[in-house]
Amino acid sequence: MSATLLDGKGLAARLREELRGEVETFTSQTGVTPHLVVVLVGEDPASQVYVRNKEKACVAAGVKSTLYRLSSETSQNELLDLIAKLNTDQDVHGILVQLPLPKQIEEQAVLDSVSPLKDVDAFHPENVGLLVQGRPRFLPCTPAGCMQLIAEVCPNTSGMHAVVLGRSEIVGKPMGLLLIQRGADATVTTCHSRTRNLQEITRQADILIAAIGKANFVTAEMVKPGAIVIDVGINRVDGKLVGDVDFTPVSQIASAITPVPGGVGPMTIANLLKNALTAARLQTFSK
Ligand SMILES: Nc1nc(=O)c2c([nH]1)NC[C@@H]1CN(c3ccc(C(=O)N[C@@H](CCC(=O)O)C(=O)O)cc3)C=[N+]21
Repeated sequence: MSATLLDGKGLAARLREELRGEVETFTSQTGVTPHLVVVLVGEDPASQVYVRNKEKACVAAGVKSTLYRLSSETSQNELLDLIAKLNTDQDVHGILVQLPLPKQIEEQAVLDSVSPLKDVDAFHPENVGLLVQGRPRFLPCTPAGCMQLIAEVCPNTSGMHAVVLGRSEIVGKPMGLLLIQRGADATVTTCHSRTRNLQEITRQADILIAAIGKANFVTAEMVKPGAIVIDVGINRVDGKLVGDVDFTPVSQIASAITPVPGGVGPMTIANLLKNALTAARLQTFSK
């Protein structure tokens, strides 16, 4: 392996430590403890991992967390009723509805129903709009984590070619937006399942971000020598967690690479905590 290993686990621990201090200051000044509510409907395995790690991280950072576990048979109206209650609950600052939702529930209707001031995932159209316009209220947790990891080895991304694999609302799209923001100033290409000559494009990437959800999809032939490779994938293969990047061969070619686990995942959670504090501030100081 010749690439620098981008240690998300370590960086996330440092960010959480910083955040713990900020939460402590905020709470001692206001008497308010930031409170994040996670709503989990059904039993998606990726979501289970996420929820477990998130609860631990909240406790360590001084953020109160409450988990609502609803059965996989929950109706859309039941879920909307719960969110309506959480929206008006003064004691709740952040609301995260775990995705995916069971098939009887229309995801967009649910995400649209979360108060934009409590939308720590930054999925609400108002928050997406603010991000598009370059004045974000909340930074999308996973893309923000990718930016922080890139900054570890590449503090100046101006003019670099970043190729994003995947166009999801949760990672691919907001990732491209952060990379083209003023200050980051990368040139962005977003690829997806219909992209032609994929390898030709990925081989031009100074920064390659894999967010497709297919184990070992990115092979060494797809990577330009010296590229920074960020692996957003969380796939289970024979009970083991693997990313979207074929790690061993790609790590011989890249200049820096994130591992799975221990890369982007912990950074997502650190940014979620940060957004919980931002939400608590917004709701405390606008009163
Ligand atoms: N509304 C919503 N927002 C999300 O951000 C969201 C979601 N729904 N649904 C599920 C996916 C998945 N996701 C993960 C985040 C962190 C880890 C994580 O902590 N991974 C660690 C631990 C791995 C392990 O312990 O097995 C790691 O990669 O090192 C995993 C998965 C967020 N998601």
